[in-house]
Amino acid sequence: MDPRMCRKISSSESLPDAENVEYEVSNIIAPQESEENFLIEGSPEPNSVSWLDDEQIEDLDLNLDQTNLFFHRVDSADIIYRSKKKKCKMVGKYVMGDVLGEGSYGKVKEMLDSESLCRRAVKILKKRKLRRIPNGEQNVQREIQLLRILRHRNVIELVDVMYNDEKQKMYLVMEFCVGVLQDMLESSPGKKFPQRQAHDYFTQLLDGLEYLHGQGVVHKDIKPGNLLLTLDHTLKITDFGVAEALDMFSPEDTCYTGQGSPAFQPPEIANGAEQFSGIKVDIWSSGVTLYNMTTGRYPFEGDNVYRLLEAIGRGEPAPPPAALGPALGALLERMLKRDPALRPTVNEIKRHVWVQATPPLEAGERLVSPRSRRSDELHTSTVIPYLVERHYASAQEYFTERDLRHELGDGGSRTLSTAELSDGESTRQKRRWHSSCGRLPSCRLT
Ligand SMILES: Nc1ncnc2c1ncn2[C@@H]1O[C@H](COP(=O)(O)OP(=O)(O)OP(=O)(O)O)[C@@H](O)[C@H]1O
Repeated sequence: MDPRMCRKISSSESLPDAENVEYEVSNIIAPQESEENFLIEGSPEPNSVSWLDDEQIEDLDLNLDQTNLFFHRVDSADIIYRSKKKKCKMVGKYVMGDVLGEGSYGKVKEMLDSESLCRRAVKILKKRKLRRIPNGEQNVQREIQLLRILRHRNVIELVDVMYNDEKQKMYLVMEFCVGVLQDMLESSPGKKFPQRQAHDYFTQLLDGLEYLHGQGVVHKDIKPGNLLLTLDHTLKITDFGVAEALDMFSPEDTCYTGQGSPAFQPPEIANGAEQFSGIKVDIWSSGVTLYNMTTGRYPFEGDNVYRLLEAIGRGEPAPPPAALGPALGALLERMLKRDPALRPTVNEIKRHVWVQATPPLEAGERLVSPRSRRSDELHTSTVIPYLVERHYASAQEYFTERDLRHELGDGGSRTLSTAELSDGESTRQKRRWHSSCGRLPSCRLT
């Protein structure tokens, strides 16, 4: 086979915005003998049109890890992008919506509980993928165990756990949130929040942490990327993959493993200490989070992860900018003490003067609003188009008054009486009702 006709896919490559488009590949240049190299399972003849459905696109990331797979070279002119048809899919009692985000463990999608009509988010985990992540299955089991017992306004709620043995998938149903602090910071001027807003989030983080520490749980990966916001700006601590339940019978909070994000790790972990105080790790990471939210910077920076950890392990943090004011500066310095024993507890932080007084919103400052991945300011549910597809599958269901006149047989020339119109309306209602029960009566297309 001519090697110029295909290209190897590396695992870092991905299809453009695979969530919202279907790919129609026409005029595939492929010699007959290479049919087995077609990535699209069940693809018919070369030179035919192939469609990737949801499942196939999802499976692509699995296949990408297999080194011998090839895509046939396709000219971009031969690829037609078109909006993907929303095909309604149910998992248990939940109606699936669009992808909200993706972490290293899997995709997170929006869903609607068809019984309570509550909006939910579901983390979809594939067993095959988990096995390839170091401690993957173990971390997920730990997260489930912890979240099942934790209940606090500022801790994400695990609502349901479902398994599909056939597909080897696990579904973690959680409270729905509209934004991630990290995304909000990235889109805000100077990549920081006004102190007033940072104060609001930080005090909620303290409430959540106080609860966790009181329950003997240390999170060990506090960072803006793990702090979500609900529509009413309630902060939720999420991602308990590396969290740890402390030994209830031990007076100490000793931990032995730290697997959090490097920029938020304290010196004791950066220096490879074999054991350390778990609670003081959370204090340090919360200090870095506050530093980041109010300055747009990090107390330690490095070109790569090794330099970064070296800087954290050896140096002193960059002093907080004077513009932050003495109160916040002093709080940050205390939280970022190299010696864990000198870092304050959550309770002490709560009594700090900066935490006690809400900073004003300065002239020219604007609050940053939660931003969904789709930049939809109204945070419209992505489940709706799927429901429309299911219940109003064809445009023929949407009648205008003019359509109604035609329907009633006068060709639209005569003005209808109110009684006739309301009769027509009730016919239309019946049709909608029928179709919402999944029995679409035959309708005349106008
Ligand atoms: N409860 C939720 N409500 C709404 N969106 C969510 C929710 N949980 C996660 N997301 C979205 O899904 C994305 C991925 O979340 P997830 O927790 O799987 O990974 P992560 O923490 O971003 O990354 P990693 O697991 O690699 O550390 C988040 O960045 C966020 O955009």
